[in-house]
Amino acid sequence: MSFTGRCIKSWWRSATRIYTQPAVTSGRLVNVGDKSEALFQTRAYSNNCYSTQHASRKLVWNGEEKKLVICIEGNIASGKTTCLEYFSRTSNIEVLTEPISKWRNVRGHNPLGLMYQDPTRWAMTLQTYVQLTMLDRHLSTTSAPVRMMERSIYSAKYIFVENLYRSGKMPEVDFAVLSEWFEWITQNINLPVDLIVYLQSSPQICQQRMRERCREEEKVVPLEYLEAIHQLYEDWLIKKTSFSIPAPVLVIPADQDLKKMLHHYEENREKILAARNV
Ligand SMILES: Nc1ncnc2c1ncn2[C@@H]1O[C@H](COP(=O)(O)OP(=O)(O)O)[C@@H](O)[C@H]1O
Ligand SMILES: Cc1cn([C@H]2C[C@H](O)[C@@H](COP(=O)(O)O)O2)c(=O)[nH]c1=O
Repeated sequence: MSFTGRCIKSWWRSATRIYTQPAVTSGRLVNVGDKSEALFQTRAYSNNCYSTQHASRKLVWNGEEKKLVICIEGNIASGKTTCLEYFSRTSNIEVLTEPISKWRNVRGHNPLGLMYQDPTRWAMTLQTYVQLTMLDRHLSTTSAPVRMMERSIYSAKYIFVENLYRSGKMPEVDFAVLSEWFEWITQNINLPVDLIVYLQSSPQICQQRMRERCREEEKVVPLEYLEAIHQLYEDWLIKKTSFSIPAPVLVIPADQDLKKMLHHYEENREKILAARNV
């Protein structure tokens, strides 16, 4: 039996062990007594609820209405958070920024800072945690019909892990283990994205903004790092030559001043919020 098959089987086993009685999940009564309808719920994500989709055997949301999921992508300091702040003023949009406070402080440790200080030693530690916290973001529940989130589990892997590996800062064994995790997650858990908004900015402008923002950990980040991240984003979302893209892409040039950027966001509002038509 394949690794995937074994995992699903053992997940099923634990699901039926935990849920032999009807359970109330997120305020709804869910009957989980039948193995074929078994629900899986981790302890860590105790507010979330998944069911097994029989055709593809992917874990999917249980009976939730379809939400629109929009991921804002772009280089470091390209203006993603600023864009999200702008849209957060719109009612019915739930905004999820990157869980960077967690990356800077997990039980008193700072994996982001450690990674920038010594990537060969700490990149795996950071990226494992980024992957977990991004997965948590994708799976968190919302009552809003539209969700806008900063980056995604996809860019964490296709851009940042890829860059660390290609630049020789991540050992091959760490890359292999992270890739196995990523493939298992994306093959077995449904993580729908309806639209990617790519804030396309030049590495020089990002460097300028990053310096102005002055995040302590990023003081060591050279222009070449931003150039490498930029190239990976371009290959992925513009040239479409590297990895599969989970959703249509809307490109917004992001080098302009704040006033012009807010104007661009307003111009693109309809397109973004009707993401299925892009
Ligand atoms: N269009 C813009 N022009 C000038 N500065 C900007 C612009 N957009 C954002 N900034 C500033 O640049 C820095 C990085 O922006 P931020 O939105 O945090 O980027 P990201 O979330 O992509 O890292 C912040 O200090 C922000 O105030
Ligand atoms: C997703 C991801 C991010 N990082 C680093 C890159 C930056 O230093 C911060 C994110 O800041 P931004 O202003 O939101 O771009 O985290 C990383 O090292 N690995 C990752 O997968």
